[in-house]
Amino acid sequence: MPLDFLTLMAVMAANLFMISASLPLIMGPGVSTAARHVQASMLLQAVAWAAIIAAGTWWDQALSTVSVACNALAQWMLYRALREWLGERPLQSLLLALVVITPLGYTLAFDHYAWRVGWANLLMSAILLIVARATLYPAHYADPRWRRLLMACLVTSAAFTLARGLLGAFTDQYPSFRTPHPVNLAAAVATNVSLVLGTVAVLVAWRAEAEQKLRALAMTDGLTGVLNRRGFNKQAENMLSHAWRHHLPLTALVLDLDYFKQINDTHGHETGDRALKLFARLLEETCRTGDLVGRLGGEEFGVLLLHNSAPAGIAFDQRLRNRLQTLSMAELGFGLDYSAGMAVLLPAETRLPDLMARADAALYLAKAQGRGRMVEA
Ligand SMILES: Nc1nc2c(ncn2[C@@H]2O[C@H](COP(=O)(O)OP(=O)(O)OP(=O)(O)O)[C@@H](O)[C@H]2O)c(=O)[nH]1
Repeated sequence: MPLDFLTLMAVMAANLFMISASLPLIMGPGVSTAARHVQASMLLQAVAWAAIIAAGTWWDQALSTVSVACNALAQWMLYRALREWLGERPLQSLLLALVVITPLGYTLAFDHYAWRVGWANLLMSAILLIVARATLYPAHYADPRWRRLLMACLVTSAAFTLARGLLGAFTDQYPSFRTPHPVNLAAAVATNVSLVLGTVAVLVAWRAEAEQKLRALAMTDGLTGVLNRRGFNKQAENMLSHAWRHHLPLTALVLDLDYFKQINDTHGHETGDRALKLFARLLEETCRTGDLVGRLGGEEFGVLLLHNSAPAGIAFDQRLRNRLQTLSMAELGFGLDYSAGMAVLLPAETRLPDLMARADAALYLAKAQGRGRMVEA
């Protein structure tokens, strides 16, 4: 079957424009920064291909340079999306420098065919390889399947771009980008396939991001932003196993605001909400990195202090109580107090509910003894 290179390129550009137009429609409004970067990347690629097709007819240098610039920028946008999805990515400064100097060098060397083809393609393949590298080693867990697929697409594109660069720079077997040279034809087919598979990969990445956000939302308390009971229990179980494995002390606190119904009745529900937010904020600020805070329900909160036993729990309670007294007066206009129960993990205690039940029973005692205090189980 004879393959016409220009037709393949035109199909590629048309596909890219269709994908660029449909991505915002599929993803809808209010999408993540990563998704916006992917949309921009697709549009830039579409412009790049349209410009290179048109360059054969008019303003060869200007349009070819626009094409190289858009292609490089498209990869930069994809890299930014990967950074959003996978955390800090390596070689960012090098990539940015390549994105700037690739079109610049291309246009400056435009009159020297071998130079411009060699420069643009060799540097573009380096850009593609840096973006491919950015799919590896995520800063936190990310599904390897879409990352592998995207990496394969980028490495394939990099290989063909490299071949073009080498042929153009060091041989005279590569007459022009638009001629039906076997490398051009193979590259056009491979790029079309990479486009389809790459789009699938970024759509899966975007869906994984949305799922991750939903999971986090399902574990978070909407009012205070700390973990809800479900999220707290899930992470607390992990902390308990960690403490057990490494023979580390662990202290649980259950804290409950005093006379909260009265606060709602006297100052209104909205002020009650502000009081809950203030308390949650102070709990987080009083904790250390690695400790756990959650809203267990209503005006009751849970705290797990990792690597700590009773003296740290008592110190935590004192710091929190002092800060709450000062800040509730300043921010709410009245003093807020709480009762707390504390339980230190026992050597034989393996279940989280047992630890929390002892802290809960101590809280009950603190309430019974007149509130505004902490009792140790
Ligand atoms: N503003 C607000 N109030 C809440 C929220 N969740 C639960 N409450 C209220 O918290 C109050 C809890 O009342 P109680 O269980 O009697 O506790 P209390 O008044 O603090 O009494 P003690 O705990 O015995 O000191 C109820 O009036 C609930 O309506 C919330 O998200 N916002």
